[in-house]
Order: sequence, then structure tokens, then C-alpha cells
Amino acid sequence: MQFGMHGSLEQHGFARNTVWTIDKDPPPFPTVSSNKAFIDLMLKPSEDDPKSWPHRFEFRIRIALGPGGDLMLTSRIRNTNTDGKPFTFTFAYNNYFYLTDISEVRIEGLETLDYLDNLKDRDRVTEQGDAITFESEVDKVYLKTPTKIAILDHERKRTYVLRKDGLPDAVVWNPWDKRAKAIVDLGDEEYKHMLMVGAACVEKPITLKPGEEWKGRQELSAVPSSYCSGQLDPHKALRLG
Ligand SMILES: O=P(O)(O)OC[C@H]1O[C@H](O)[C@H](O)[C@@H](O)[C@@H]1O
Repeated sequence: MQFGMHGSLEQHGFARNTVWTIDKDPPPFPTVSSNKAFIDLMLKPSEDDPKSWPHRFEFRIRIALGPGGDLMLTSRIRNTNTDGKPFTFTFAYNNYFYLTDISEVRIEGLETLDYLDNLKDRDRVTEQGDAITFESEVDKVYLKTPTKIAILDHERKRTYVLRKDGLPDAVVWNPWDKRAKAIVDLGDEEYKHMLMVGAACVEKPITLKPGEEWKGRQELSAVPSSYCSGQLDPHKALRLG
């Protein structure tokens, strides 16, 4: 429940380092149709939570897989405090895409937007130029983005399409060569084949009063790049591809 250092907790908060449980009797979600396999994971407060987060909450993530391989992640966070106190958090899905060659990759959907630059003390900058490509370290939070973002892997002729709802921002990260050397679980050359792009809510943190619930949804699909952005139909494209 926190993106990066955008909050008072440790890097990326504690939800990613905590043991979740499987809900064996999940409630039905209206958005999930019967042809998708899904699992609900739950996170509730435990004694190990940081003292800097003295709240009761219920965090449910539904991970659903469609027949064509598309992945849907739906997070619901509810404030279950009994002391009447609201709480505030930031949120991001950190998706790591495996790509053929980062210098041949382009993102569509973030052109001309404002972003917070994590490499420059979160300065607010406006994206220049008409194509987002990569030639050095990037650590950005794009603000108020469209609900659809495409990541084009030219060499593999494959496009990853990210759709989102309830998550106005998008994070983009590649450590590039120097920082990659300092990351123990990333090989020195592996930055050439990865890019992190994720739906997020960072600029305006979410505040929930007791009893209130927030929902953030992200959907990922892969389609052949020959399908131009305006005409994407992942299900049809995957069958042909
Ligand atoms: O290595 P991690 O703690 O998982 O974080 C990986 C990266 O995530 C985000 O993109 C942050 O903005 C980066 O500053 C961070 O380096």
C-alpha cells in the first residue's frame, strides 16, 4: 500500500513483503465472467505490520486469467478501522515486461503528459517529443494518463496492451546499465530486456473513511503489433497470432 517512497513507509510499502492468504470462498465479482480462471488473495492486518501503519483494513486482490492469456488484476482495499480514523495510501501494480531489446521499444499513450521524475526529486516535467523510447535510466510517474497504454516490442512484433480503471497514473522504470549493476537479482545486462510499466495512483493518494472501499483494476494482454492501436481486439488478435 504505497508506491516507491511516495508515502511514510519503506520502499513500496509492506503489502509486497507480507504473507497473503487464499480466500477459498470468494464473493462473486460482477466483472468476472465464467470463462475466466481466478483466485482471490487476501491481506489483513497482522502483528508484524509497521507501527507507522496503525490501521485495520482488508485488501483483496482478484487475479483472473482469460482463455487468450489476458491477465486481470482487481484490487479492493477497505477501511475496517473501529476507531473512526481514515487512512491514506498510494498504489501501483509493478509489471515487469520481458522485451527483446529495450532500445527498440516504444510506449504509446503517454506522449505529451506531465510526469513526476523520481530521478530528480519528483520534479514535475512535461514529456516532450512524439514518441516515448529508451536510451538511459528512467523512473517516472506519468500523471492522469489515458486508460489504455501500449508497449511495443518491435523485434518480436508484439504489443502489450495495458488497460486500467480507478488508477489515473502510470509508472515507468528501467534502471539502465549503472543502476542495474547495483541490483542483486538483476543481471548486469538484463536491463536491456526489461521494462516496468504499471497502473498506479500516486499523485493524489487515496483516503478511505471507515467502511469505505476503493477499487483499482488493471488488464494486460498481448497482441501482434500489426494490429494498430485504434483497432485492438486482443481476443481476436490472439487467436490469429
Ligand atoms: O527494486 P524495487 O524496490 O522493487 O523497486 C524497483 C523500482 O520501482 C519503482 O519504479 C521505483 O520508482 C524505483 O525507484 C524502483 O527502483
